[in-house]
Parts: sequence; C-alpha cells; structure tokens
Amino acid sequence: MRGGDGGGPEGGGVSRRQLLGLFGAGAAGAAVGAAGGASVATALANAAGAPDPARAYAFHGAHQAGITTPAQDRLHFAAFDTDPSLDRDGLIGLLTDWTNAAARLTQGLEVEEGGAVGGSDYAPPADTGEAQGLPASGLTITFGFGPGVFGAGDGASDRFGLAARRPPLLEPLPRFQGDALVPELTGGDLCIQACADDPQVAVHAIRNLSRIAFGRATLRWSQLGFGRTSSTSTAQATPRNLFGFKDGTANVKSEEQAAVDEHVWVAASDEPSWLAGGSYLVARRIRMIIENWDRVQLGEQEQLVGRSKGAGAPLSGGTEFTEPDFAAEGPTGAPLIAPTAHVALAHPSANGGTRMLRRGYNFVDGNDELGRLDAGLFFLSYQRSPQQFIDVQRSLAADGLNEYLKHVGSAVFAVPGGIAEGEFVGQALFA
Ligand SMILES: C=CC1=C(C)c2cc3[nH]c(cc4nc(cc5[nH]c(cc1n2)c(C)c5CCC(=O)O)C(CCC(=O)O)=C4C)c(C)c3C=C
Ligand SMILES: [Fe+2]
Repeated sequence: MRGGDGGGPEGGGVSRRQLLGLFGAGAAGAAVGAAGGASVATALANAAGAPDPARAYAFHGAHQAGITTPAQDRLHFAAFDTDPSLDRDGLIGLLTDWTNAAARLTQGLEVEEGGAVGGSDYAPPADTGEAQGLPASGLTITFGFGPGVFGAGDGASDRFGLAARRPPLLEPLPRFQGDALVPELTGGDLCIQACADDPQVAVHAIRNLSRIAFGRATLRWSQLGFGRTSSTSTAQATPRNLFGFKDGTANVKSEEQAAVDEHVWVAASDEPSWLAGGSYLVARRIRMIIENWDRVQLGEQEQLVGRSKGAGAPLSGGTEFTEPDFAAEGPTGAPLIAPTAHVALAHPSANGGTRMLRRGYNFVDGNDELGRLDAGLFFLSYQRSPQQFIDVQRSLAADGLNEYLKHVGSAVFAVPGGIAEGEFVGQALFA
C-alpha cells in the first residue's frame, strides 16, 4: 500500500496467498520473482480469475510484464516524442529514471520514498499523491521504442547513435485501405502502457512518468481504456467490446507456451539480438460508429462478425471455444460463416497460420459535434514481427465490419525484453 514510508504491497506478490495455497512457500517465492516468465504462466493464470487489489506483478523478469500478464481491466497508454535536445546519455538517464519509478509503482509504492507528503515544504512533491492509500492493483508498466529512436534513416539525425541497432522490421506501418489517420494520434518515439485494475493507479503511473520525463520527452498522444477487450489467460472470462460481442475468444493465451513462443516473443535467433525476449507492439485507435451499428439487425451483426452475439459461438455451430468450420454450409448451400465475416478474414487459416496476442481496451472519449459518442476499440497487439499485424489488417480490407469502423490512430513499437534488478529498461539496446 502506498503510504509514503516504504510500506510494501500487502502480500508482496502475485496474490502470494493464492500461490502459497497452490504450490507451497518455496514455489511461491520463485514464481513471484519470475513473473512475466513463462514458467509461472499457469500459476499466474490460475490466480488471475478475478481482480485482486493487492496483486502486484514483479517488474523484473525474462519478459516485460503487461504482455502475457492476465489483461487488467483498465489502461492508460502514452506515446512520447523525445526532446530534440536529448542525446544518448540523456535517453539512458530517462530510461533509468523511468525504470526506478516503474519498479516501485508496480509494487504499490510511491515514485520515491516519502514522495507525496514526506519531502520539503519548499519543493514540489516527488509523487503527485493521488494513489496514496491505493494498493498495487495489478499495475504493469511496459515500455517500447518507436522507429524515431533509431534515426530517420538518413544517418544525419541519429541523435542516439542507435541507427545501426534498428530492428529491420521496425518501420512505420504502411497505409491500409480505409485508414483515416490523424497525425496527432499517430506515431511516437517512446511508449508506455500502464494497465491496472484501478483506473486511478494506471493514470497515476502515466502522470508521474510523464512528469519525470519533463524536458526530455513530451506526451504526443495518450489513450484511456476500460473494459479489456481480450483475455490473455484461460482463467479469464471473455469480455465484450462496444459492439456487444465477446472479444478475445481465440486470442493467444499465456498458457499456450508454444504459441506464445512462436507468435509473440522475438527469439534469440531473430534479428536484432538485443530484442530477444521482447515483442513488437501495434496500437490502433479504432473509432466504432456505434449509432449506425445499433440500427443493424441482430442476424446481420452476427453475420458480420461470424459468431453469435450471446455465447460467442462460431456460426458454424458449437460453443464459444469450438473451432469455426468455414466449409460448413447452410440449407441453401451458402457458407454458415460468410467469407467476408471478421473471424473468417482474421483467422490464421486466412493468414498463413499467423496469430497475435491481442490486448486492447474499449474507450469512450465524449462525443462529436453530431452528438455521436467518440467511442471504439483501442486495439493493442503484441507479435514477434509487425508483419503479422500487417498481413491480418490487409486481409481485413474485405471485412464487412469496416462500414462501422474508422482507424484514426496508429503506432508501432519495439518492446524490449525484461530486465534484472540493477538494469534499466532497454539496456541491451545500448550494450
Ligand atoms: C489486424 C488485426 C485486427 C483488428 C484491427 C481487429 C479489430 C476488431 N476486432 C473486433 C472484434 C472481434 N475480433 C475477433 C477476432 C479476431 N480479431 C482479430 C484481429 C483483429 N481485429 C483476430 C486475429 C481475431 C481472432 C480470429 C480467430 O482466430 O478466430 C472477434 C471474435 C472473438 C475472438 O476470437 O476474439 C471479435 C468479436 C472489432 C470490433 C474490431 C475493431 C474495432
Ligand atoms: Fe478482431
């Protein structure tokens, strides 16, 4: 619990009580220390059915937390531009300061001991204070590097001396059919994804990390999210998006170790080696024209998605987790799942076997001048290569849902692997 004088989070870990119950004390200690690592994925998942305010995920580990971690209910995502005056040492300094703060915040602590009210009356507090008394709430903080960190590719603008370390796959995403991107909601040199089960905890994290960056990086755009639109663990119930459909049924789940290794983590044999254990993050702010959608008949809504609205079962039959049968035909000989249905076009069978780990959130940001809700899905996906997203998004050009969607924001980031205590996030990039 954040209290200003070093009080740790109750339980000190991934619901230590639950892990003790599952494995006994020794195993629980090892599991908490390696959170984010695959060896405890099942333990985390079993402990993750329902939000637990005292839950604290380890910040250090083989992978950054916040990817295969059971998706929390709330999001604050931020993309930053680095200040033109920032050089390599300045960037390392910023990453070090962010690491130190994030390691504390995720454990339910203030940015610094005595942060909000324990400092001098004559200096601004080191912590903004709105999370005083709040527990860790499952907070994870995940950092990523945008293409701009590696220079503009002309050699002249390589402020950080990282051009030679650029992941060959890290390019701004190509333009997709129907894109209506707003530059102010697109791109970014650095990103931070803060997820928690308490919105105030996620916002507090981004606010303080932004404040720490003052003079070194400025917020380019940010997004609040609620009601996760995916499950990343088999222990979680599938949530619903703002179209009212279950979303996340066929997602890559943390328990699918082989699929996570094949589709999510950059392997040691991939280029570049500094990104091993990391992933590529794609963010898309997708406006949903829900007023039009709400006038569509139920049967047509289901045809557009390819699944039933109630149970989330494929229209070819079965229950939620039955594999869709795209060859199944109805009495008229027409396929039960239309070839232009969202799930038909997004399915691995339509995309050379490709999958991705989706981790998006619903958003509602007020309304527009026509009185329509500015609502939608803040789509986040983690994959071993951005090409996985590109292939599926290109396939979705024929998606009937597009009539009700508008992609207005877009960004791609290389998310480095996890770190050990004493290291700063992304340290391998500078080695
Ligand atoms: C490019 C990737 C994807 C975008 C963009 C996207 C947007 C989007 N999706 C929904 C609703 C649903 N998506 C579902 C499944 C699904 N979607 C993608 C990819 C993108 N979706 C994939 C890879 C899959 C899984 C396909 C499969 O393997 O079967 C579903 C069905 C339930 C589920 O499996 O999650 C829904 C519903 C919306 C509303 C949307 C844009 C706003
Ligand atoms: Fe989808």
